[in-house]
Amino acid sequence: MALVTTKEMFKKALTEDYAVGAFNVNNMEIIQGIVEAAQEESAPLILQVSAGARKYANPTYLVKLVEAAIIDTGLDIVLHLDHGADFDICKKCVDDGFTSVMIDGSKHPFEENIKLTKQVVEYAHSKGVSVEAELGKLAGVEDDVKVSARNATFTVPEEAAEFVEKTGVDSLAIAIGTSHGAYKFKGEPYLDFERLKEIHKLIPDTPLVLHGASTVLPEFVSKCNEYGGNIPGAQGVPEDMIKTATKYGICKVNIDTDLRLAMTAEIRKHFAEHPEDFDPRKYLGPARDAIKGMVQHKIKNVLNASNKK
Ligand SMILES: O=C(CO)COP(=O)(O)O
Ligand SMILES: O=C[C@H](O)COP(=O)(O)O
Ligand SMILES: [Zn+2]
Ligand SMILES: [Zn+2]
Repeated sequence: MALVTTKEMFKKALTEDYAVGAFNVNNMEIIQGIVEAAQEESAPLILQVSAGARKYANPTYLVKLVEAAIIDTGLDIVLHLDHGADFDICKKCVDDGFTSVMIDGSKHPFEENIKLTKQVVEYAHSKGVSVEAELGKLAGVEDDVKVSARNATFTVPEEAAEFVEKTGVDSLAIAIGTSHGAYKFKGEPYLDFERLKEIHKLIPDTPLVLHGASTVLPEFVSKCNEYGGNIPGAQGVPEDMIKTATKYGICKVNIDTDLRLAMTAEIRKHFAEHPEDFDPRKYLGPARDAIKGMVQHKIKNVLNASNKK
């Protein structure tokens, strides 16, 4: 049991066609819910921290909580920086004890993204830390737009191959139609699987990462709305599409929104049914269980990662 890099985890996931869940963490209850699920499922696990999470919780606390989770569960866990915007935040995380960092240079022109990613790879690898990079823009594109428009935002397979070759990055986040948050598609959900297959064909040994992979399960949106929420028209990536993606090189599936919805729905329900409660443990306990239930569902029914520890 230890904090580990993504290396061995991805190697196994790539050959056995399942994906490792990468769940965003912001506090103790979220971490506990996730690790309890991974422990029960004997699943590999990535806990990821965004810049916003660092600001909210203070990385010192988060690192210590994850270390405590490892001691408590005996799991191997990757502690990963989600969407590092520049070299400095990646370096800080490497120095803080993270075992994996993402440098997200996707908003920069191709050559600049390569240069920035290479700089992070050199530093991180010198300290034994894994690096994820991103190529392509994570914005939903309408079903009926022309291929030329998709090429402007989605990952171009030949560029992905050149990018990996030139940067030496360990894994690559790609854009095939997913986006962050609870409003991913206006009409029918669409992912560009032909593009994914082409990328995987050109770089078969590179673990690919799917961001914006929450499903936004209608049951949880309805539960939020039923108890006073106002989240109309939310829609995510159907679970079948996530399963398909794991067959074409997707080794890491990023999930945050589904945890937020599960937690919020449970807290809303609790407050609606128990207006007399004001002890945080009364609603954060059930919220932690809701996180656990969601993560267990993902590991077992969507990512096929049970017993892959
Ligand atoms: O990609 C993510 C974190 O990097 C999370 O995506 P969701 O918003 O779909 O959960
Ligand atoms: O990439 C987005 C993740 O859901 C993290 O979100 P955040 O930046 O609000 O912490
Ligand atoms: Zn990005
Ligand atoms: Zn993301």
